[in-house]
Amino acid sequence: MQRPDPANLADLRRAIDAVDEQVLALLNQRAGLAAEVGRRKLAAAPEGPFHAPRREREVLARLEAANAGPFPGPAVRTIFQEIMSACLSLEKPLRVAFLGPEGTFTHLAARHQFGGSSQSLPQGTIQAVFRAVERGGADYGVVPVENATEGAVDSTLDAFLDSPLRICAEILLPVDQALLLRPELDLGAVRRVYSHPQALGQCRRWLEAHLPQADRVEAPSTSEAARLAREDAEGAAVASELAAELFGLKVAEPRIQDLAANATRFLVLGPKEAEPTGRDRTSLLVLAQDGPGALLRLLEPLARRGLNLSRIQSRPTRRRLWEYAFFLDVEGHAADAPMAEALADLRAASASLKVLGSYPRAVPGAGDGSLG
Ligand SMILES: C=C(O[C@@H]1C=C(C(=O)O)C=C[C@H]1O)C(=O)O
Repeated sequence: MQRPDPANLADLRRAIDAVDEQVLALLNQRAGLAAEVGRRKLAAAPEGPFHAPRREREVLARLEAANAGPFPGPAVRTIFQEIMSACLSLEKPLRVAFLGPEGTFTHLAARHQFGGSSQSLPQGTIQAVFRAVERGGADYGVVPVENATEGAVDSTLDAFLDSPLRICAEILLPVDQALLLRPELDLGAVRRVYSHPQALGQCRRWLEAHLPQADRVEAPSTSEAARLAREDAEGAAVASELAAELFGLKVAEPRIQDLAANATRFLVLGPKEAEPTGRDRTSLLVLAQDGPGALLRLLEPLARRGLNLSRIQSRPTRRRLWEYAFFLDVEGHAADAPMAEALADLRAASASLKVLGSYPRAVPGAGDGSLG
């Protein structure tokens, strides 16, 4: 290819077109190879699994490390996750259940983890996400577990009390609320702002400053709010930018939450536990024995081995009056020696202990909840 003249815009764009054609040809070459891998997997085991999370993690890590720029580092991960999701869809699309409807932040987390070519199975409740994976209707499930401003999502913790599912990854995503409008509308014409009460709460100051004339209208989810705004000639919604895309709205103002660093942690439910990576987290569900010092006896085996407890949450078991389950998050993998010893002690000191899963710790911002 001839070197483009940097002073000539048409020349530069012609050069970009030529590069795009090469990228496309290479993508198709890659897709052909992935389809061949798929045929081999099918011959070896018709039921699968086709998804190879560990291989995907290795591909992403290798390419991120190899990137010399100027292409932005985080985009390498996003784009190659999409490429692998699309290649896998030629073998067998992953079925991913999540707390829906489409366009919610949990949908965004699912897309981040599995790419846009996975099959979306939006569910109405957190319980339904668990059931979809338990019954084999979905390969993975994604549920929110805690929000930086609003705290724990109790229904997710409660669902673990009656479920055999394991946690195989976590996703930490910044939650940026946007003000969405019908394309022809401007802020001055808005009379109603729809959203989930939690999202309205997260943007209270911005809404008071910029939309003092509009009523706040509560909706069951941010995506449902976007649908309502689409149907209201004087309506707006507080929701994700993905919801704008899905419901044909424009982003009138991005990032309107009062706390800039708003974030939510999501869990990926799946059939198989992740292998140790050296930067893992283990989630435990413990029933304490009744009596004085019971909680202390649960924490002591962890403290003695210098294992960092990153979270503790208690919930009523709903089996016996005043019986509580403790959810503990501890840094480390259940297969690491200190953790394995601590778990043996914990088992002896508690009425029951369930390891909900060991999985790679997400990197804040990167949302790297890679499956092992
Ligand atoms: C091609 C494969 O199947 C899937 C697609 C991958 C890819 O596109 O690189 C990687 C892992 C699998 O989820 C494979 O297992 O190598």
